[in-house]
Amino acid sequence: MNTPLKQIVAVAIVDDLTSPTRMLAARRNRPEALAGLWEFPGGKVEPGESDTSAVHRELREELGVELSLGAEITGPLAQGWQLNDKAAMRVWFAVITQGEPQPLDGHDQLAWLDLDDSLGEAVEWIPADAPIVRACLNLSRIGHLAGHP
Ligand SMILES: Nc1nc2c([nH]c(=O)n2[C@H]2C[C@H](O)[C@@H](COP(=O)(O)OP(=O)(O)OP(=O)(O)O)O2)c(=O)[nH]1
Repeated sequence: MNTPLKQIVAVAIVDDLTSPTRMLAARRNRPEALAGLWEFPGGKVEPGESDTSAVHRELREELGVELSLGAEITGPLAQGWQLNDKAAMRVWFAVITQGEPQPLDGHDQLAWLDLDDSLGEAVEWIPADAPIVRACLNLSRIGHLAGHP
């Protein structure tokens, strides 16, 4: 029997949902296999928690910020983007409504990256994130970032 994919949720934090120019990436500090690679901050949905509650909780814990969510960066699955044989990730655009992002837990560095052709190469992304990074850039160009999850 197939094991269901674990649900991960994350955000592409941008400076502005209407006219985005930059996106916040976070460098993981664990586990060893992923340490040093960059990602969309987020994490696992806990049992009984909704996907959007989980993303707000994770960002409070990891970066110390409150968010307003914009449009979802929809992937090929209802569960979003398949990351590996165990997990899939839903990702939303978001803006910070409160707090200054800090690498409090799970990361050792944060960086605001330009939303242009350099995005995919600006940092070393987790390889599974490559199609999501491309989708972010494409959607930011056509301006589909606002809207409710
Ligand atoms: N948050 C996040 N996880 C990603 C991305 N790309 C990717 O393959 N992953 C993988 C790495 C992990 O195996 C899994 C997410 O788990 P996690 O370790 O961040 O979740 P968590 O914060 O709830 O975990 P924990 O350390 O508190 O146990 O998804 C990404 O862009 N963002």
